[in-house]
Amino acid sequence: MTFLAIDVGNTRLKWAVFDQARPGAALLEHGVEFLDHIERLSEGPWARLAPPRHMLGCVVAGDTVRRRVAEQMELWDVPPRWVVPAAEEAGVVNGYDHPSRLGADRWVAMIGARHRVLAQGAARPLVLVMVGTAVTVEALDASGRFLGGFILPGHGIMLRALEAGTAGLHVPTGEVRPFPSNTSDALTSGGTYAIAGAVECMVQHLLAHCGQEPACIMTGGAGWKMAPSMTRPFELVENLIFDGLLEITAHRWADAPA
Ligand SMILES: Nc1ncnc2c1ncn2[C@@H]1O[C@H](COP(=O)(O)OP(=O)(O)O)[C@@H](O)[C@H]1O
Ligand SMILES: CC(C)(COP(=O)(O)O)[C@@H](O)C(=O)NCCC(=O)O
Ligand SMILES: [K+]
Repeated sequence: MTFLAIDVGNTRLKWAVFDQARPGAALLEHGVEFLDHIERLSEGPWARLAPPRHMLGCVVAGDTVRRRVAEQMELWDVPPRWVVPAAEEAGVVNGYDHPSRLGADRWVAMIGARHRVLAQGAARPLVLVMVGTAVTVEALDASGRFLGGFILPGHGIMLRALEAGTAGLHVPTGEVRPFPSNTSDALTSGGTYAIAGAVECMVQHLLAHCGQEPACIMTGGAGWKMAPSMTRPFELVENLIFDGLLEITAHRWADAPA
């Protein structure tokens, strides 16, 4: 019984095959494609896979991309299934004004992170940072309620916006420095500390709201770039979205009538 998990962000599609659809399942195969290269999947890495029995994914890249992924899956009989954020799932309560308008990747990552915290010990509040094309900073209380979150531009978008809006900021990537003394370092440091500062604000908000030290978890393709510049320790977790997709599937099956 193999399970295919897919995470389609605004820059890259990440996929993984597990031996089972439950937390802790063994990772058998995985890969990444930039969205421009989705059409390579069915004749490339997916061609040599044993047909997966089940699939669950999350997609925030729009309907056209979603259809292009579904086309690649026609290789197998397994129907594409995509997470739609609900009011509650797998023990997490969605505090968004309109739950289904929350990004599916944010919702799935929160579910993965919440169960990771529970597996580590007593229930605690949680700040979850996801550094991808955009950056999201989520807050959950100790009961597993998603209180709300920030959306910020990612590094790439910040730099492109500054380049497009000014005459004098066309420079190569620099280093993160406490006191940047050239344009490249000033831009790279500004973007990095904008994200780190926003995250620190959310930690303060959550501390004030819950009165308890939160667990701090970071994920996403560019998480490793942010990790050294955070104001407090963050656990850097790869594949949090896959963990969330496994949790959701396991909970849905456990809840389904026999
Ligand atoms: N090897 C890499 N290839 C592509 N992007 C990378 C790489 N390493 C880090 N990144 C960064 O990660 C981001 C993509 O992360 P990812 O989590 O896949 O984003 P998304 O989910 O929005 O598609 C890029 O914007 C880039 O800044
Ligand atoms: C915030 C996002 C753009 C993040 O996308 P990503 O960086 O993962 O590609 C995505 O989660 C999204 O489109 N969200 C919908 C709006 C919302 O969450 O409120
Ligand atoms: K993402």
